[in-house]
Amino acid sequence: MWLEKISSPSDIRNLEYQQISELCQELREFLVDTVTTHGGHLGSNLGVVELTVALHRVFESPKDILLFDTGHQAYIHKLLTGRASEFETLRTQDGLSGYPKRAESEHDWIENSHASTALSYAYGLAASMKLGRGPMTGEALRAESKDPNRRVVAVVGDGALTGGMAYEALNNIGHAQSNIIIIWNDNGRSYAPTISRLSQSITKIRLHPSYMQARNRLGKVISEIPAVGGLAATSWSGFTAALREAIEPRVFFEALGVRYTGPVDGHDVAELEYALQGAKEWQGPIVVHVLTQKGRGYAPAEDDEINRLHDLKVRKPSGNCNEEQCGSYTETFSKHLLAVAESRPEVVAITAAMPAPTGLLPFSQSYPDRFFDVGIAEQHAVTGAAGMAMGGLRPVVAIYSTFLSRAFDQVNLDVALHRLPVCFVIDRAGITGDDGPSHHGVLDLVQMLSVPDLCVFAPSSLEELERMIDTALTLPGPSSIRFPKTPGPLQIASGSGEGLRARKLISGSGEIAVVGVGKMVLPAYQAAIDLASKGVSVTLWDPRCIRPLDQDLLEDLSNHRLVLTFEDGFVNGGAGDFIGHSLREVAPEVDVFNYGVPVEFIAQGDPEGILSALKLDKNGIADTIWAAYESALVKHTSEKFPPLL
Ligand SMILES: Cc1ncc(C[n+]2csc(CCOP(=O)(O)OP(=O)(O)O)c2C)c(N)n1
Ligand SMILES: CC(=O)[C@@H](O)[C@H](O)COP(=O)(O)O
Ligand SMILES: [Mg+2]
Repeated sequence: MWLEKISSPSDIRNLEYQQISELCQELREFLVDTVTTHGGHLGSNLGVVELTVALHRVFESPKDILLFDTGHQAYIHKLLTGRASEFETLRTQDGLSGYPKRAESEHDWIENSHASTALSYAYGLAASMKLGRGPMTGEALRAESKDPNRRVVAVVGDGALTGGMAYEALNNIGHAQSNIIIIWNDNGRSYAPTISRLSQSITKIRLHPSYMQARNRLGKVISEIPAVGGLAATSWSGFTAALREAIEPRVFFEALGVRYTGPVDGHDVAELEYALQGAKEWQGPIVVHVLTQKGRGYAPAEDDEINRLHDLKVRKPSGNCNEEQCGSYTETFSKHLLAVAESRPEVVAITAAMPAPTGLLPFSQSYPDRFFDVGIAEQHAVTGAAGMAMGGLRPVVAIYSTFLSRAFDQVNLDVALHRLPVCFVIDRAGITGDDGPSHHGVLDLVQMLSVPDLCVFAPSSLEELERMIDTALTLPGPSSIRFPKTPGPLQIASGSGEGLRARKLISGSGEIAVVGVGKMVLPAYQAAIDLASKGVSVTLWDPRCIRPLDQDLLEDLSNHRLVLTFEDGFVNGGAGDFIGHSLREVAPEVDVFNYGVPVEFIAQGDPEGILSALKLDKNGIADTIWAAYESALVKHTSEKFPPLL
């Protein structure tokens, strides 16, 4: 058993290759046991076992800086840096994060799990070293950087390399001849096969036993021969076309000023260390092209179909409604879009490398010509949708709330300024919990409500989602529909709304009105029913469409003394703020209180646990309404006002 003896990477640097092989096997078994029990990213981490071991043997973290793009593949890094004993707390409240986390270890640097950022961080860190910065002060700059031989190493997946930021950074790194080692972890996949000519070109021969044997037979020489050498290799029978394509990556990187070496077998530690040692001695930017297999060593995670579906994560079911009356918003969207598309040939679907997690796989299989996976390129996805709308199509962009932030400018100016009929279906909206701080979808209402002429929907049930998709696809301009990761009720009360109309779910005695937004309608409904049994009668509204706001809703709210709004998103500038602002224009005397996620919020753990802690679950909402009722009673029974209740 090697893992229990490892408290830091130095503990693996003197192991023999046989011992390393035993360690890699142990790491794989440990990964499979813990992730299939507790959840997390399995496929991507199984693919980097040997790579991460080799990295920590050749480089001396944290003197040498190891950056992991997206960070979902840093479990082995965590295990080799002394965190095996805590690994069962992965992705839990106050437990290990599913991504690198600076507070956890001096070996961790990038916490943001949004893809395609590592090369920009590397560019900045390399620039700081070039300036010879002395001992760093402050948590963010914590490491000594006087050592001139200190290296910056960025592990970037083939998927992450399809993101625009990665190309922006590559351009700068090549131009500045930054001292950076790029590890291109090429497993040919994001979730689905990676949308990349670069990755495709090698895919035909990636890890092909004959190719790897033939290449090894030539020793390491051929990988060092510049492009012309690669062409010399085309005389081989059987691999001519493939090899010719296989040198395309070299041509690409070296045209940008980045030295290319590889491809290297990402599961052969000795071969990896040879290539990494060579890169370590290289001055200037160099990319080591490493071929790995996602899910390696665990058949269910190796399975392309499964990988396509997801990075084989075991997700804990969560949500505040019980199984029989609940369902997945994503699945509801997936099925309904398929049904709509049958009679609407102009409807097309776009994803940024997440066809399965956003529910678009069935659409891609039924309408392959009307399905577009653009890679991890949200900005391009949105403006590409704008182009499609200009061309007469009706694009539906399915995207996680947290990733839509990356394309706010494109939503605002490329789509909405032109009033183009693009529908943004925003999944994972609100608190997502165990997937870490950079995955909460708490900004989309703030962002979409600040985009003129964009219709903002928030369904409170699966049935409402279907209605809103139908309405959105008839609107002349842009729209957004946001829903959470957690299951939703099939329906709340009987019936559902129509068009842009709001729904009045409960008529109260006229003093206090509550507005639930999207996911918050169900707990608010439950709270209002509980309070009614205690004699506190409140009016409850489901706005359905936040903007344009239903005037009947606004008029009814203006006839109340107190209005409370609840949303699963940032409060400042959110839906409640928007409703309160609209109300103050017509009824400034009404007291409005908005409840939601505080802007300072950043946490991970069970989504319902977090919502409960923020008093955004049924009991918290009831307590908040009760407290408002009591303070209103005091305030409004003073001499200035007649008794309120
Ligand atoms: C900006 C952004 N968009 C989407 C995602 C969702 N996402 C997480 S991992 C992943 C695939 C990454 O593929 P790759 O970089 O090749 O890494 P691998 O999982 O293959 O190791 C995607 C699309 C993200 N993290 N960031
Ligand atoms: C790392 C990343 O960004 C994605 O893999 C994300 O973790 C998927 O989230 P869901 O599990 O909610 O689909
Ligand atoms: Mg990949």
